[in-house]
Amino acid sequence: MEALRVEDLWVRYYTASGIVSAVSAVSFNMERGEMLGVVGESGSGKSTLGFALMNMVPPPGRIVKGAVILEGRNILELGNKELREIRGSKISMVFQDPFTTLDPLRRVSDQFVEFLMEHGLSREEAQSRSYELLAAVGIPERLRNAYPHQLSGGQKQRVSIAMAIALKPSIVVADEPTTALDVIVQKQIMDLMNEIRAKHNVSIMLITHDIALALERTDKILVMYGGEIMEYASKDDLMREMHHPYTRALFASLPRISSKELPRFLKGYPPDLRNPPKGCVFNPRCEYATDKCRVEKPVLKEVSPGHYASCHYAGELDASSRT
Ligand SMILES: Nc1ncnc2c1ncn2[C@@H]1O[C@H](COP(=O)(O)OP(=O)(O)OP(=O)(O)O)[C@@H](O)[C@H]1O
Ligand code: NI
Repeated sequence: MEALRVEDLWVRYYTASGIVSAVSAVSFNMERGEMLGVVGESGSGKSTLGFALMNMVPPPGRIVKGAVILEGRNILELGNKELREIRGSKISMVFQDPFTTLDPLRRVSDQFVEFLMEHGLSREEAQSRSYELLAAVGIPERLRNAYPHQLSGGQKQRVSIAMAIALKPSIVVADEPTTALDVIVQKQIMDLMNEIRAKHNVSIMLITHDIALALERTDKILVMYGGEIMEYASKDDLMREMHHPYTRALFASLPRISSKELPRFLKGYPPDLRNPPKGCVFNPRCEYATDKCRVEKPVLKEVSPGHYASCHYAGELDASSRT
């Protein structure tokens, strides 16, 4: 069942030094209960896409075009009141820094209760529901009334996850939720998110620059570069065959324990999105680029069922270069 559909989404930042095309022509959909990984180098537009799904792109950013369809409604067309209702109850967000959600000066339980009351629960309901949720994410009873600074990084992230799922949204956007945590806690938090995904049938968009994490944890992967989708497929299909040179380069940078090969890194830099390259946005760094790539922008095409790539030569690249 479809949980969310994004159609031809464009987001720009209007800065003093120019207009940044942060997300361009992005379309995809999310199924109920799946974990979608959004990967790509720094500045590829991952976080902007996440914010756009909530219609919450921070200024000077603006969604200039597109639709985000959630339960049959385009949330980009809703008024502020309806948006406030939808955020949290239908779609919610977890950030790298839990203080984005948590006020450091107020007790965890007070914040939680207030948040639930804002969404229509009575004080009693809010109290019992918040206790229930904090217990479910593994916060011990003695820490309910703590201040955020009295919690560890992992515990703070557990509280933000509890708040994100409190109103049973169908989509949770998690932007680098474990990046600030050490490896062991990272695993615990990802296990928790996976448990929540399965139990509540919620779709999770996992935004991460950590390709190994995406490979380990997701069902589908969306590869972004220069604000555009380069490739989009189920993880298994992608592992079988990568159609876009950027995807191959990105995944080739993963250290492989089994091989003696040194990891290959992508040469050059991501594009300046105030002035993106003509033709394919990846062409200046692409080892396969032809004159066509320097002039004509490829469109995202379905190379095999459910497997999309935005490359003029998708499906034609030689097998020997496959990673
Ligand atoms: N508030 C802002 N004002 C101006 N430009 C911005 C702003 N936020 C992001 N950008 C620009 O938009 C583009 C996409 O940025 P975004 O943060 O979405 O990328 P990202 O993939 O999440 O990167 P990272 O992995 O570093 O978090 C970049 O070129 C970035 O410089
Ligand atoms: Ni980001």
